[in-house]
Amino acid sequence: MAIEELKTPLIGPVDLSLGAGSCVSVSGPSGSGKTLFLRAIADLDVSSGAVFLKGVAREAMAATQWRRKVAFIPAESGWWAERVRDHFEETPELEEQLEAVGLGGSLSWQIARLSTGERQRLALVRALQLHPEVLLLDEPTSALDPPSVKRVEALLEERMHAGCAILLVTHDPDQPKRLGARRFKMTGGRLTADQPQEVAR
Ligand SMILES: Nc1ncnc2c1ncn2[C@@H]1O[C@H](COP(=O)(O)OP(=O)(O)OP(=O)(O)O)[C@@H](O)[C@H]1O
Repeated sequence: MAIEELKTPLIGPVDLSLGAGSCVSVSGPSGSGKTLFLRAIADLDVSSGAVFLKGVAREAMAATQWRRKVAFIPAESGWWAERVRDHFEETPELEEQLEAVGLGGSLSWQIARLSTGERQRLALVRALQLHPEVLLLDEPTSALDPPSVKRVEALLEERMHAGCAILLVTHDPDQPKRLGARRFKMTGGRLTADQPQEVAR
């Protein structure tokens, strides 16, 4: 994915390229524009500039098609029916994916009883069912305990091996390294590279 001069009233202009199977992380203070940046890429808010997926401009496809290929997973996911299963297409691989995030057997559970961390993991599996080419993840592991973080990161790595590109907003300082991400930081709506300092010898 290539982002060129992406701009909204509160962020940018941002230029960024994200190769298939690669990960970019965005950190930065609360309120600096990280979520708005992901929303602008997903075309959920009005923006100027250009975004290309495999050379095809965002404007060349319908918004629904773009959001299928470039999936935004918000920090707080939306649910509209009573049971977990109502939100999923019951494909052969679904139970395997639920088990991968530690939620095997959860299809019959009531949405109202889910913990924040369970919702977070289910929202990720729900997005993966659409086989997106780019995942825009807003703090995907913020509510998870360490074993669940490990499971989710393993799932993300597996998706990257399959060619999915990941743009990840995180407050976890070690997560970018674990996922082999190129690090960026957002400050006041501006995105800059945030490479760790080399240790002086
Ligand atoms: N629809 C909106 N209209 C006007 N201002 C908004 C709107 N949505 C968000 N903002 C403001 O834009 C700024 C950036 O918000 P954003 O949600 O992108 O922050 P963030 O970097 O993701 O923060 P956090 O780490 O707390 O999630 C904030 O000051 C927020 O109040």
